[in-house]
Amino acid sequence: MSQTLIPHIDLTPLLADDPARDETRQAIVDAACGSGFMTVGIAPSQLDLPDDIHARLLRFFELDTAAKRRLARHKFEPANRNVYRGYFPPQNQDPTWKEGIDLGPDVAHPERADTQSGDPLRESTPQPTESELSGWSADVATYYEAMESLGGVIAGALAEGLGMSRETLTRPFAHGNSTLRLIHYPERPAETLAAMPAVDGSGDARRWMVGVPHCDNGFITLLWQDQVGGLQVRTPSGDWEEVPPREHALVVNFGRLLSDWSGGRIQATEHRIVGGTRSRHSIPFFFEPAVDAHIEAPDTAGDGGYIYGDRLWERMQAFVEFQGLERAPAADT
Ligand SMILES: O=C(O)CCC(=O)C(=O)O
Ligand SMILES: [Fe+2]
Repeated sequence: MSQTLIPHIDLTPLLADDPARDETRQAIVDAACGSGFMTVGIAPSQLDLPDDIHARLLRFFELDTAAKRRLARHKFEPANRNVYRGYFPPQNQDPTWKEGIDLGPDVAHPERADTQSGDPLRESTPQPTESELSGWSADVATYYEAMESLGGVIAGALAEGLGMSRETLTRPFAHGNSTLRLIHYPERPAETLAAMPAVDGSGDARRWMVGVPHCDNGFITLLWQDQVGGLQVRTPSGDWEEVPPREHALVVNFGRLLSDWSGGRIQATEHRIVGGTRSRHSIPFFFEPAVDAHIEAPDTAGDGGYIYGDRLWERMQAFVEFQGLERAPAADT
């Protein structure tokens, strides 16, 4: 299968406001409206981040089980109050096999945590203490802010490329409620693999499903993956094409709410993760509007639009990790 379905685009002209920026913007729009997936070339230093920033964030997985459990969501640790943010352990539930932590905007903007409304979408993020992981919270804050600003650049480029003002698409992200997720797909026990069909490769190169096929829900996903590989994208013919790991690059794809917003022009493309025999890490950043942002799709002006958090919550119920959660009515802000 040709790799051209997932183009690689150097972001430098866009960030530097170089004359080639129009071409870069068009390439982003073409990819968004084509396969819905691209890799973008961007070095951490271009976002004022240290080169080893991803390794620093992944120190989270060095915490012992008890420390991670203290940060676990209510579903996994009933004594804890947090339901939307926090740690999720591997669940030996066929076929997903991953652990991770979901970090909200308060990690970079403490004032965005809202403990009054009881709305899980706005709850504060449980974090390890400074003595458990020294310097980690500061790295998380720096990375979160860098991804927010990159998300803004890409959203602005998409808006302009689709013929609308930058503000149409960037305004809902002021006071946004993005999620930074750190993921570890551990090696899966051999006896579990023996009991499951491999979905890719043959012989020693066989790989199993570790992340089920899905479309992202929200707006724009900015994903770092390590060099192990295993992220695959559904092609129009129904095959799976691998997104090759690259140094100094992020994978960019789009969620269903942005696809709807664009009247179906931007594609929310299905993807899955295969592996099982090698530990793998990835760091998606789900760039999302404010919980109370009023989203008005450009082509349907006048139909009233919707409140982002309400629509997100509805859509989240399709994801097994969020089923059965109650959402107290949000304060009317
Ligand atoms: O691990 C990956 O490469 C992708 C993860 C993903 O698709 C997701 O968390 O939505
Ligand atoms: Fe995804």
